[in-house]
Amino acid sequence: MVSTVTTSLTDVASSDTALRAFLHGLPGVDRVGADQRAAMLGTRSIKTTAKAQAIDLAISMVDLTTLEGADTAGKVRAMCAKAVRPGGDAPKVAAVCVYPDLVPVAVGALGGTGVKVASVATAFPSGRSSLDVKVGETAAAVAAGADEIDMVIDRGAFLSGRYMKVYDEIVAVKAACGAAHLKVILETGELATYDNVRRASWLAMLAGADFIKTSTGKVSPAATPPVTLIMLEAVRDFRDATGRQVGVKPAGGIRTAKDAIKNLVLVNETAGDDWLSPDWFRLGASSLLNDLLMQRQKLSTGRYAGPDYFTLD
Ligand SMILES: O=C[C@H](O)COP(=O)(O)O
Repeated sequence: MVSTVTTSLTDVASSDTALRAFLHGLPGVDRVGADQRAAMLGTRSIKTTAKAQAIDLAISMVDLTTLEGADTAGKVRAMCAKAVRPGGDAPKVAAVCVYPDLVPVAVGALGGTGVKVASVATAFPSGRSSLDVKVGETAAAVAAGADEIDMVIDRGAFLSGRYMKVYDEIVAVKAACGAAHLKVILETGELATYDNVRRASWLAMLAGADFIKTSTGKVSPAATPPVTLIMLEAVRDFRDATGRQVGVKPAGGIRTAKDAIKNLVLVNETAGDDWLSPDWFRLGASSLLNDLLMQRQKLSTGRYAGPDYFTLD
């Protein structure tokens, strides 16, 4: 794979034709192989001390998320409190992820704690709006204090082969981010093929993504292991080709400590341990944290405290 993409990437996005030629020149994904490898890695078992370390690492990688129309300032403040002190001596999570209008609430609650404020922008989850609106929403969220922006790509443009439109939008949103980090959501459940997941990953990275993210959490399937595997291969190969490291964020449907640990095994076995840190790998989830905390408690005391012991996610 790597040898085929190490040719100069300088002119890859100089025209629609060049970008299409590059993306369609990437090796095709062996679907059966990807499914089997992800399934095989999912059977690895981790015990005792290593499991405790993995659970704490997973907690530190969580983007604790609420993206509901019914979200309130009170709910976001409660989530932020939990993000900073999940329970006992558990580590704090990486970030709290909210809609743009709730960024000031999260900033007020998290200032000085080290937990980042992430916000979805660009007409999340559909992405169906003008570029001006997307850029304006991004700039407003950053001005309100967001450290990280989670943008969605224009899947309609991608699926109809208008790759430069997708590329140009990412470049424009990245510029509007300023110092804030940009996570680019591919919405892999709408991309139809694994080849498209690989192409969209490269497209996002070429356009300047700091992270590539699987899903909005509003479309099924979301963060499946094979899709995460393909994206991890992409960031590995992109770093080999360019020297720039890009993070990965599976999101959507990750609910259990077992799911989280499977993801960590995928990272370790695919991209490598350079990615085993919240700087380079996140787990976007609305209801994973409680299970991580319950499994943590079970490992240290030998019994489950039960879900009522912890505050709601
Ligand atoms: O970005 C994160 C997702 O919206 C969370 O999805 P989830 O509710 O399935 O955990």
